[in-house]
Amino acid sequence: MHHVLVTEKVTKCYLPGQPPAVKEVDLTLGQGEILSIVGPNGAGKSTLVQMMLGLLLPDSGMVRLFGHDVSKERRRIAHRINYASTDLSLPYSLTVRENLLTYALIYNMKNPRERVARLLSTLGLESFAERKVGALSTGQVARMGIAKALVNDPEILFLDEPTATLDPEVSGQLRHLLGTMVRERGMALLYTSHNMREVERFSDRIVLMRAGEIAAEGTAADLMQRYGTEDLEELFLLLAGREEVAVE
Ligand SMILES: Nc1ncnc2c1ncn2[C@@H]1O[C@H](COP(=O)(O)OP(=O)(O)OP(=O)(O)O)[C@@H](O)[C@H]1O
Repeated sequence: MHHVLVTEKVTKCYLPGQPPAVKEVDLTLGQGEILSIVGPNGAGKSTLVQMMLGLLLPDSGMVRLFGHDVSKERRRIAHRINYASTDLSLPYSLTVRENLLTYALIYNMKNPRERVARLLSTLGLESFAERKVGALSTGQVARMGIAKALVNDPEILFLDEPTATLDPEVSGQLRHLLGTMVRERGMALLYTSHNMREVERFSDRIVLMRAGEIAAEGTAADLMQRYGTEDLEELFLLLAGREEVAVE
């Protein structure tokens, strides 16, 4: 598999004297792969994603996107990736359509108006298109954030808890849409989630983090077999809660 993302022993410590938030993480993401990172609150998932995006510099180690060191060549690769998270703030006084159009123009996309119209339809946002982002519900803002993240047709899409605020129907539609983009365009998708049923069904591979390190990695079936659990939820509780379970 062609790896579009590789991390080599990335480490980040926010405060001197404190244990690192992320410690020597080695990870790969293949073209057309759906990888989910799970772990308890504070395990280091967001810190790792921020370093992958080049928004946070590692203390040591390296993140390569398409073979380039992201901390040195972020500008060169920025147009090939995109990101959405629950705490992303978007210009609140612009409408949904104006927001998306602004991003389409920033990314210098061809036919920006048509592109935005298509995204609005795909994400079920047409009826909110002329509404200001500040007047949307939490779930609608999340959909808008995902539309924004798709505006440049990214080769790697990072989604930090994409479905946390979505109702089950919209979550299902979003997974279907993302799955199609992965299959048809070979997009690589890396996402974090606390929804173990979603992770179990939707990911090609799962990385379970604990205290800044990778505690387990594999397909859902591999992991459940290895640890003798019935489902991923049980595995999560086993690995997240019990220090005596050895980190691989
Ligand atoms: N800006 C910061 N300054 C200091 N410490 C931080 C900062 N951001 C995160 N941390 C700490 O780093 C550790 C990892 O946090 P991080 O947000 O990466 O975890 P997470 O796995 O994404 O958690 P969650 O599931 O709650 O989103 C935590 O102990 C957190 O308190």
